[in-house]
Amino acid sequence: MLETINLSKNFKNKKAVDEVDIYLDEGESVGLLGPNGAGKSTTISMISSLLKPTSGDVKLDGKSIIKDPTEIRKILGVVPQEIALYEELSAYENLKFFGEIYNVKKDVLEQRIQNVMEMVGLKERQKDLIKTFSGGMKRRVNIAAALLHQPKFLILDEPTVGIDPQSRNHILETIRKLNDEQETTILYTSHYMEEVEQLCNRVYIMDHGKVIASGSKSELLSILSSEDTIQVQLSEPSDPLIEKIKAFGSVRQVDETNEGIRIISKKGSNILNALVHAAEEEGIEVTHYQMETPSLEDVFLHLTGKTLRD
Ligand SMILES: Nc1ncnc2c1ncn2[C@@H]1O[C@H](COP(=O)(O)OP(=O)(O)OP(=O)(O)O)[C@@H](O)[C@H]1O
Repeated sequence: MLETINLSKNFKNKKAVDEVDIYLDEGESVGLLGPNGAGKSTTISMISSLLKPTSGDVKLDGKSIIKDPTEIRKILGVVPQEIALYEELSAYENLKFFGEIYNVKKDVLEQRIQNVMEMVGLKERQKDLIKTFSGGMKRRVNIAAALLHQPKFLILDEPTVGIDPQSRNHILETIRKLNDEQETTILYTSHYMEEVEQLCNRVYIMDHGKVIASGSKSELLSILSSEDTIQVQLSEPSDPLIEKIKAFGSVRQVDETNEGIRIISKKGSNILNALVHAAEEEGIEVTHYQMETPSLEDVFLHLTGKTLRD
């Protein structure tokens, strides 16, 4: 349905998006995951035809939308990071305004407003002014506004950042239903690995403007199939001990965590004895030791050397 080909955007000398190739089949729910500044929003802006690429192309059903964005605009709904609502108007009045902007026909607009407010769970609050809503509720109205023209393709840019758990659950449930029941194609960007794991059947991981890995959850996890992740608690933190562990032949990475240290080592390399011995030499006790089942967060750490929220 949609594909980007060598899509790139430079801001002065900075490559914000660097030869990105992604595709979405109709009805798919695809995650775009990456830390701050990875290039997710810039990629989305080019797909939505809000920003012109420096080079490369975006094609909808084989036709470039860079040259002619008419078709994508008809089927696309975008939920931006920033809330774009009028504080002094009610939720209903905001939706009426946006419906008119999106050219939703007058005779169906009223029913659509009721449908989308129901979907985001705020039908009862529609007559209240936006300024009386919590941040999470505003985001839900923002999503409702993007759904008024019944888009077949919905792009959401980090829709759950900084909101209460109730609104977050509501948003995730709304997106899941749109994808499952109405077969809306979804492109979802997030810092939150667990949301993407929950909602998306495929994931692209971006860092420094590039796609560094892509695939289903199991495909991405298989990147780590040659490694063991070990969580270790110590009686006290110790930089010299970390340096010693890093020098073990089979150890690929050592990171400090809230609980102690996390060691990534070659699969099957039993480092426990060497670890306890090295700790003893530093006068430190290994108080707990556990093998971890890898998560997508570990894949990200493995690929980039940092956590998603660094
Ligand atoms: N209009 C602009 N002018 C100059 N630089 C920009 C502009 N927009 C984005 N950038 C830079 O391009 C890079 C990618 O930014 P982008 O917003 O696409 O990342 P992101 O992955 O969406 O990050 P976030 O999660 O913080 O939104 C960043 O280094 C950013 O500072």
